[in-house]
Amino acid sequence: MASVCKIVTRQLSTSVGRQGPVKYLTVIGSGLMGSGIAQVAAATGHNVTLVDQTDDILNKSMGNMKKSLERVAKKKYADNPKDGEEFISGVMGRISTNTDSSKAVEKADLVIEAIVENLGVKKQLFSALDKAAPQHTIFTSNTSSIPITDIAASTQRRDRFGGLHYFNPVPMMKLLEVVRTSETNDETFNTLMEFGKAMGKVTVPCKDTAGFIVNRLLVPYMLEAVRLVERGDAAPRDIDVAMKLGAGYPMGPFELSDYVGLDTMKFILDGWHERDPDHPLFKPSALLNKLVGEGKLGMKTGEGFYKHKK
Ligand SMILES: CCCCCCCCCCCCCC(=O)CC(=O)SCCNC(=O)CCNC(=O)[C@H](O)C(C)(C)COP(=O)(O)OP(=O)(O)OC[C@H]1O[C@@H](n2cnc3c(N)ncnc32)[C@H](O)[C@@H]1OP(=O)(O)O
Ligand SMILES: NC(=O)C1=CN([C@@H]2O[C@H](COP(=O)(O)OP(=O)(O)OC[C@H]3O[C@@H](n4cnc5c(N)ncnc54)[C@H](O)[C@@H]3O)[C@@H](O)[C@H]2O)C=CC1
Repeated sequence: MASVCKIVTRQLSTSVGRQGPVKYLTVIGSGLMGSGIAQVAAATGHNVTLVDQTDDILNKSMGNMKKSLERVAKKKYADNPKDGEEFISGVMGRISTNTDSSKAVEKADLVIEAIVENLGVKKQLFSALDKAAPQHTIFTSNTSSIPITDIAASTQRRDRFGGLHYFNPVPMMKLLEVVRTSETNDETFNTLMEFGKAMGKVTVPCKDTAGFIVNRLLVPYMLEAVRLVERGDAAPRDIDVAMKLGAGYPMGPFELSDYVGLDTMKFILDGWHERDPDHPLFKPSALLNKLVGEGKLGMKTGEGFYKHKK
């Protein structure tokens, strides 16, 4: 059963599928998530403009997407490497880059924001985009933990604003949470559900509640893990082994933290603490703060809870 799911996941995430009403997509933020979203959107036939702050960052992201596509092509075109090369160049050819987010949304049907997990920075971005994008453009955020309603408040198009919450790594994870606020209109919500399916994802509708579905359950679990360590009750490595072998998770909570990025984890925790300061589980984590303060952000910097080969 597990292997059948694995095969279906890969087929869904990697093939060129039907294109929904979204023709031009702009993805803002080309880090872990933005590059994954851009890659899978382009692999399913969408024209993507990928935006970040500098050309250096964008070039690095294009390189990462190519490496990921090579992994996909190696399996998908195992018997015909030439077709694999064509697949890769076709997908990469549907992605263009830009460092000017306002210019990059001028033709967009849909914008997916995947920048740093900070409400102020996201609001500043959307307020500027709102003035530059056509009326019909739908805005979405891939936020892990910030209420979509709070981000949408920075625009005049709260009815054309929703959440598209993808999972890391985007080429492999088949779930997409489609978040609708009390103001998201039916047309927007239906377009987002259709777009998610056109990207090969399994879509679940979510209300705009803290953590949506997955993170509502995942954040307390991850936090209990770090509290176990802070109390000296267990070591990260032992907790990871326990959760993999005892609960069947593909990664333990500390491996997953390094994979997600400890800076992003800290943004999430700080945000939940700010919104619910009396909740003991959400109080700042001294261990997480120490690692982030030392620049140990996980796989992206080569060290977090673990050391990684860069
Ligand atoms: C403790 C600190 C407390 C902090 C408090 C704050 C808490 C906040 C927590 C909230 C975090 C929120 C983040 C979020 O919003 C939502 C998320 O995304 S949560 C993360 C969800 N993701 C997972 O849970 C991932 C779990 N891991 C896995 O599924 C697998 O390990 C993984 C698929 C990543 C890798 O598989 P594995 O077998 O381990 O390794 P391989 O390298 O062999 O890969 C297997 C297979 O997959 C292919 N592949 C992997 N990655 C890619 C890629 N990027 N592109 C293309 N292909 C890829 C690879 O080629 C292999 O294929 P084979 O055919 O098997 O060779
Ligand atoms: N890391 C993860 O596993 C997941 C993260 N998310 C969410 O996705 C978002 C992005 O997370 P990651 O990709 O992990 O972060 P990341 O740190 O890898 O990438 C963020 C990118 O945004 C760029 N950026 C920052 N401000 C910008 C601006 N104003 N304009 C253009 N680009 C800007 C940065 O240069 C960086 O390349 C966050 O909201 C996060 O909560 C959601 C699901 C999973």
